[in-house]
Amino acid sequence: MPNSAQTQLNHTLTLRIIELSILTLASSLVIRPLFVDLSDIFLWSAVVNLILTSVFYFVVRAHIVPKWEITLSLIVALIIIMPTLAISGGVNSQVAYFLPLYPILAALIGGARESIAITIILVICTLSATVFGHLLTDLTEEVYSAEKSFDRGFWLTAAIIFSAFFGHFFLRKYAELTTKLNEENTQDPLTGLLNRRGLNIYFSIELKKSLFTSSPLSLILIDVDYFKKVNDMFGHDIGDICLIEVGQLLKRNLRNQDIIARFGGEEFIIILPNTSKDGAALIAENLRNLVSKETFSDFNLPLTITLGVTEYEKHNDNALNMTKRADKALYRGKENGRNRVELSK
Ligand SMILES: Nc1nc2c(ncn2[C@@H]2O[C@H](COP(=O)(O)OP(=O)(O)OP(=O)(O)O)[C@@H](O)[C@H]2O)c(=O)[nH]1
Repeated sequence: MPNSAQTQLNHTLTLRIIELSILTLASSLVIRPLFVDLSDIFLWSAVVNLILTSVFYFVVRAHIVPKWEITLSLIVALIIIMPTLAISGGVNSQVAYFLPLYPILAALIGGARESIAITIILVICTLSATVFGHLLTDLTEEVYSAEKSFDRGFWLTAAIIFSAFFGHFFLRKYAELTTKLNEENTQDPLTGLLNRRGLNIYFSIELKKSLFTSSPLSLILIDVDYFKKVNDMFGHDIGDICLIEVGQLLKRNLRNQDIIARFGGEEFIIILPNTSKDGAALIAENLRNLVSKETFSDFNLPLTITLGVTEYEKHNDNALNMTKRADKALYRGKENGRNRVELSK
């Protein structure tokens, strides 16, 4: 997922979590006094928490701390829960049941770092509440034996750690899945090269880099000559093999930084970072020469390519204009007899 989409999703999830906290606090403030006789400090702490959470909600909504909003929202949630826990029986409190949810929530809306940080904080708090439980003021006036408190503390810690592992496992699966999806979305299934979608992603990155660093950037558009004849005479399957082999030959003879994609049909496109039009013309000539000397498929078919070359003009230029210029040059190459390199005007 692109960064901006991930940021937007995280922001939305953070807002939903805070809304849920506000709803839970508000409803417990109204409902609990109907069933339990709570002391004033309990009610006041809930009111203060509700006000704090609402203020925080508007801070997040207004994007005031976009970089830290996830971490802050989790910390605020913990700050709200911890005092409630401390005055309602520590690890024996019903509020404690919510704690194991936090490492998963942190992994979902933040990532591995947030989840680990929250897990460490929670484990320290839970262990402290277990060991020093007898020092806590329990305003619900329930009585818990030390044995029961240790028992609960143990299981609570185990549940928090289990939840952290689950969050980690979820993140790994999510990363694997998104990588696979990205590959499937950006790869041409026949040649294994980038497809148009993949090309667009890398092309726009290279255009920005070139603008920022003032380094030249060139583009080569390539079309296999008389390819229809290959299909007509040897069949589509052999045509496919020829396309795969031409793609591999081109790719093998480029630098690591160069980007090659299947532009569609029997057309390929190459983006050459840090390369002027003259440099790109030399590369194009070398590729033309290599293809013309090679034979393709089990039928050892000779093939040639025609190439159109252009350079990024920086001002008032873009990917579409560059492709159009290269296409015009390519068309001239076809008109002038094919198996040629033509530069854009
Ligand atoms: N086997 C195979 N053929 C394809 C594929 N995509 C496009 N083609 C074929 O590529 C051929 C392109 O033909 P034309 O556009 O007429 O061009 P050409 O025969 O290469 O002639 P010039 O480009 O003018 O040199 C068509 O026969 C398409 O069917 C593919 O994925 N596999």
